[in-house]
Amino acid sequence: MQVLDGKALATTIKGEMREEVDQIRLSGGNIPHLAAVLIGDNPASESYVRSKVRSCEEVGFHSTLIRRGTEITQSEVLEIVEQLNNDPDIDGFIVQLPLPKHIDEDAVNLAIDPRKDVDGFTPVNVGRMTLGLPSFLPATPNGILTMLDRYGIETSGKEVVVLGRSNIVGTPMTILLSRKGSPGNATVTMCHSRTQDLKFHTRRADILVAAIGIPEMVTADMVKDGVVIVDVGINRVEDDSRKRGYRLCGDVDYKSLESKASAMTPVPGGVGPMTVVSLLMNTLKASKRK
Ligand SMILES: Nc1nc2c(c(=O)[nH]1)N[C@@H](CN(C=O)c1ccc(C(=O)N[C@@H](CCC(=O)O)C(=O)O)cc1)CN2
Repeated sequence: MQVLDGKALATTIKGEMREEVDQIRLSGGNIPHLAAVLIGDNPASESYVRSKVRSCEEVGFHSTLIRRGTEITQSEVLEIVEQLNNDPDIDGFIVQLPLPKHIDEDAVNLAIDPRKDVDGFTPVNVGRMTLGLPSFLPATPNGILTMLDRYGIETSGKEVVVLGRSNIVGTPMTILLSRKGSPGNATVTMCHSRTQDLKFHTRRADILVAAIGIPEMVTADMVKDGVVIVDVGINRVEDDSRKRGYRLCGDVDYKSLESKASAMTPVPGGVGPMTVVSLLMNTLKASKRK
């Protein structure tokens, strides 16, 4: 089985980006500047945002972290978004999700200027993506496309099953893999919590993308021999034997699938690092607008 090593690939791509940024600097061009808004104290979000800021440093981007406590109000969040929309030094920004329960995520998303929406979550970018127009693609699906492309995994004419219908992974993944292009041209089935006879669908998959957030839900009996598995899940499962009190696992039972899959992403070190690299790619693109 081939391990689709997102961590190694992300390091390679960051090296390529570093060279491009060095060239931009030498020619006196605009150095990309990403801002990240982190609200509250969700430990996973803190770690993801740290990783985004660190990755900016690695490739030579400028970055700004805006941190606020859970007590922030809706209008204060919208004010931060407005400031970032109007700040000429910022090429693109993200608001880390999930937001605390009292903040309306949709209202925040709608307030983001699509030209700075390097997460690709605003209606303008989602609409443009759906129509096949130039846009910022959402980071996780785009990271998966980059990974399939760089590992030479053919998607054209393949049966792809996407588990999950979230706005940030399942839905855009389904759209992107079924569109004309490469990677793309696949026959895509989207499954979710109301899908009947899930196994019927998953056993037909040449490529299975698992993004349901249920630890190790996909087991060997659910797939056919030679399947390519992309595991988007990053679940923290309590484990007292670990120093930090939990272990990370995906939506796929990696051990039981190792002997059945032809290729699979690990967790950690698979899709996660590619998500961060895609965000950097979008930020570079946004900075070229100037
Ligand atoms: N505004 C956004 N919020 C969220 C997004 C997003 O794309 N934009 N996606 C996810 C979280 N996410 C990025 O923000 C993300 C998830 C995982 C990783 C990652 O590198 N994971 C590591 C493991 C890290 C760990 O130890 O926990 C891995 O898989 O190797 C990066 C980014 C939800 N919110």
